[in-house]
Amino acid sequence: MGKSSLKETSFAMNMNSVHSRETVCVFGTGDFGRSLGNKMFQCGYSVVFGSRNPELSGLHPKGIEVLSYKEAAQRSDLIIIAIHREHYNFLIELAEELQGKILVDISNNLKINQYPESNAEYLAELVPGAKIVKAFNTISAWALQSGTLDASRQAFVCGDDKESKQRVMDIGRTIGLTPMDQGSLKAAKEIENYPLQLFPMWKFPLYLSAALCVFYFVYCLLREVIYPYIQEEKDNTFFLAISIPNRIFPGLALNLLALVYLPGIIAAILQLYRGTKYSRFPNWLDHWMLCRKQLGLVALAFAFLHVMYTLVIPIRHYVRWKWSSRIINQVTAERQSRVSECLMLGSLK
Ligand SMILES: NC(=O)C1=CN([C@@H]2O[C@H](COP(=O)(O)OP(=O)(O)OC[C@H]3O[C@@H](n4cnc5c(N)ncnc54)[C@H](OP(=O)(O)O)[C@@H]3O)[C@@H](O)[C@H]2O)C=CC1
Ligand SMILES: [Fe+3]
Repeated sequence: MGKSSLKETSFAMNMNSVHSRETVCVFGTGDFGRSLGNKMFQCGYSVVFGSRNPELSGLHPKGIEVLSYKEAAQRSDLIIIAIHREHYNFLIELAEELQGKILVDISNNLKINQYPESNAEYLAELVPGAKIVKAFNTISAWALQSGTLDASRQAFVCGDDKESKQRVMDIGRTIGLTPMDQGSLKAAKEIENYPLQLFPMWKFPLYLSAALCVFYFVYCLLREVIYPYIQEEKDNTFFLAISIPNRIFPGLALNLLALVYLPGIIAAILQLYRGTKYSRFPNWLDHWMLCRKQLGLVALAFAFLHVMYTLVIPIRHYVRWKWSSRIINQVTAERQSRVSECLMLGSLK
């Protein structure tokens, strides 16, 4: 190891020990406040909780203090507000204690765009003298408690004061998260909507495949059912159940597969055209690239359906063959019995 890297390591360790002595205050001893506070305590921070009933909130590891909100606020210049937005009002009374402090808003809402302004901006309005940072709202209390942060390490952070944001991001890194700077406090609304968006990357692939499915179905319906009926009065409606879907599915699977590869090619052409691979793609291409896995999975689902339908078709043919051979057998048996009857009658005469 070189001298410079040794220096860097010892610098990092010094920084760590600085963080480990830092006192962080957490307002609210609910699920999230408790989980985050305990996690920070495990990672070496000194943690003080603010609570309405400090004497009632037990079950904290030794070394963690639970005080009234006012007392706790005086113990640290960084306060994590682990309280629902609806109960923020009492913070107005603490404006003096919170003056110039970093307030970390971690709250979520129950609905997308539930309020006109984000919770973080609302907090900034209530406590104008504080520096507000939005962070950690996409991390669940359960993940913090159980340590299963693998799937959700990303912690989106935003705020107007760079230094405050940096301190919050340092805390995130120390407790094992991957902080992602999302810019100013204006980004808070978007960050607050993240946990409420169900399968955001699935919307486009599902809508697209539904639209393609309807398009192909109408096309096959016109070509194979309606047109023969008008021209020759042929009734092909039985195609609707198996034949037409089985023609649509492989086509759809191939089209979707093409859509998985196409954005990569467009992106490569764009990079060649721009002469650099370090500029941002247009939003539509970015979104399309991010949906490739989902598009591929939908394509796979259609290919699977095609396999299932293809397996069903021989069974259908077999049933038809079995019925017709039974009828033929019956007819020949009947004819033979008639012939033998006639022969009998002839011999009697
Ligand atoms: N639970 C989770 O997984 C996540 C939660 N969040 C956010 O964290 C915040 C807290 O959530 P969570 O810990 O689950 O909620 P809880 O209901 O478990 O805790 C909320 C805490 O707020 C405090 N509080 C202060 N004033 C009031 C009041 N007037 N009425 C009721 N409680 C009050 C209470 O602490 P005390 O009794 O000590 O005063 C209470 O324990 C919310 O904004 C939520 O959106 C964000 C990400 C994940
Ligand atoms: Fe096929």
